[in-house]
Amino acid sequence: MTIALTSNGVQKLKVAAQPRPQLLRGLTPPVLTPDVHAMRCLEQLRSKDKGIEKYIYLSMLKEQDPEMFYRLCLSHMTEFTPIIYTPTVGDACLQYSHIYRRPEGLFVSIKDKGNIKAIVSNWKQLDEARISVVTDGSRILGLGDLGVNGMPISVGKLSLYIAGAGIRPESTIPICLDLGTNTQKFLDDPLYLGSRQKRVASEEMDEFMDEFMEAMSTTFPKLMIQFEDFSTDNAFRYLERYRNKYPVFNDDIQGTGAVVLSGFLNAAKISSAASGRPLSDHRILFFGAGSAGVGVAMQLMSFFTLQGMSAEEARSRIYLVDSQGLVFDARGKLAEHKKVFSRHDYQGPPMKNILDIIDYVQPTALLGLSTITDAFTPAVIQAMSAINPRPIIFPLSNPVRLSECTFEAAVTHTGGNVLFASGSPFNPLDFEGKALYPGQGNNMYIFPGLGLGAILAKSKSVTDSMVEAASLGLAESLTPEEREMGLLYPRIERIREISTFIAKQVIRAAQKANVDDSESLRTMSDSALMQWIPTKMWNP
Ligand SMILES: NC(=O)C1=CN([C@@H]2O[C@H](COP(=O)(O)OP(=O)(O)OC[C@H]3O[C@@H](n4cnc5c(N)ncnc54)[C@H](O)[C@@H]3O)[C@@H](O)[C@H]2O)C=CC1
Ligand SMILES: CC(=O)C(=O)O
Ligand SMILES: [Mg+2]
Repeated sequence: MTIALTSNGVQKLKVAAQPRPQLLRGLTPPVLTPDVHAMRCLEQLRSKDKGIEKYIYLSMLKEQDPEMFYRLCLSHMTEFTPIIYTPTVGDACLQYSHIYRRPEGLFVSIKDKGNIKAIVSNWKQLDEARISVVTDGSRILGLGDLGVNGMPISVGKLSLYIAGAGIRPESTIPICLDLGTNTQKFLDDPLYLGSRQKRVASEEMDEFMDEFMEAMSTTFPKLMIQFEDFSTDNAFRYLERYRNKYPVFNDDIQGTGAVVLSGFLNAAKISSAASGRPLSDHRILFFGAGSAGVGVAMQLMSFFTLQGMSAEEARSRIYLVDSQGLVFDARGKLAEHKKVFSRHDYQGPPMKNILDIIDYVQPTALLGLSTITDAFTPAVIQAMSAINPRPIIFPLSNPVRLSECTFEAAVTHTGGNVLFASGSPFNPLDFEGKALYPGQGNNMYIFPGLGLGAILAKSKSVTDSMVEAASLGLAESLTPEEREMGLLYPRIERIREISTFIAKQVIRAAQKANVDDSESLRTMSDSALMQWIPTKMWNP
């Protein structure tokens, strides 16, 4: 007999098992059915107390039995994503040189400069490669410069591509570039797995990156590249340098922009219904002005202009705060990426205190991308609540211990009225007898569908319109039940359905922008495309 698992692990008796082929007799235990083994794997996972032990267990499972790993991942998304992704992947990165067991991706080192083509050609499945996540480990989540310890981020993101969008496992290449690290702790660690040197200067890095990108594109002609967790200056620089030459996008700038626009639109509908204030009257305060903060600001500005606002009107809805306080022209020299949102209309002294800034801006939405734990103090949350019947508060920094506030704090100090999304997951809460659900405003909702759409359309580049299509597709994908529950993002269990819809929207946007190379998809109706996309997905 076999035993089927329900999502909570309860067993149900099903049909009699087929006798195993004679060939395998004696090589496996006498009774080993996949369904019972799934229960065994879950039991082993759940017996571990620490997140990092669960992470190590799942890494081993993925290597030894990928089918089982992805089968369980898909049927237990809510349980698995916090382990293979944020927050636990952050611990895995911090400890990577100590928990390392075997290679899971490609390391390309500064020492390979001049010979990169040969190194990347060592990858096992040259023809299959379709998507690579590339990090240089210089800004892993909000944890800083981790050097080659950043590899688990590339691995984790690609596991979500496989689970969430059905990309074939052999089509993925996790890559960590080894360009040194400026974190002394790692340079002093005898177990550190990367080159024991400070990060290379930008000129040398540019030469390395040009050679790397050229080698990738000639070795893997069908490959799309997702840049991940590069420090902010390089994130913007390399996106601009390569986006018109290769199919690339930056997850922290564009993926985050897309996911936050989507959650903001759903939140703004609810907030506007309560305040009577139209979407065009929203004012958004960004606490944190790095790749993620400015990426989201650019996405919101682009959306506002599509709604008919002038660029200046759209820009005026956005206020940035960095470690020096409110970003404004008279403050002095500004990093390039902040300039477009620098306020022309403030001439006073530097404004550093977030409460003073809230008082001045009167924001409808407060978005945290600062890596500063608990920066949204009870007083900050109350200030947002005092000026908005339904304040939008998104503490988006990762991992969870860097979140600008907890869900509980946001609920408590707004009397349950907050419209909330965080970068890492929080548990639902019961507030005065009502169940309240936190949103997870994380780019993991966007990149699987965006990547899948770009791959299927054989897109030559990833345009802003494709990213925006992914964002609006996600915003639209909530079911009436999910809206009724007050959710801002769909339930993660529906990730394949969501990725299908996002991929369809992305394919259409690629066609409109004339960057696609798949004629047959142009003539397919939307409903035919929606049916065809799942047939292209890998299933465990
Ligand atoms: N939810 C999601 O999907 C995503 C979340 N993130 C998270 O966003 C965070 C920031 O990422 P990046 O922008 O790339 O990093 P970053 O280091 O470039 O940016 C941090 C920003 O916060 C500002 N900041 C630092 N201390 C501050 C303070 N005391 N007060 C006000 N501002 C302060 C800095 O000046 C900088 O502008 C990270 O924790 C990252 O994990 C990033 C991408 C996606
Ligand atoms: C989610 C993500 O990409 C980050 O925190 O960097
Ligand atoms: Mg990232």
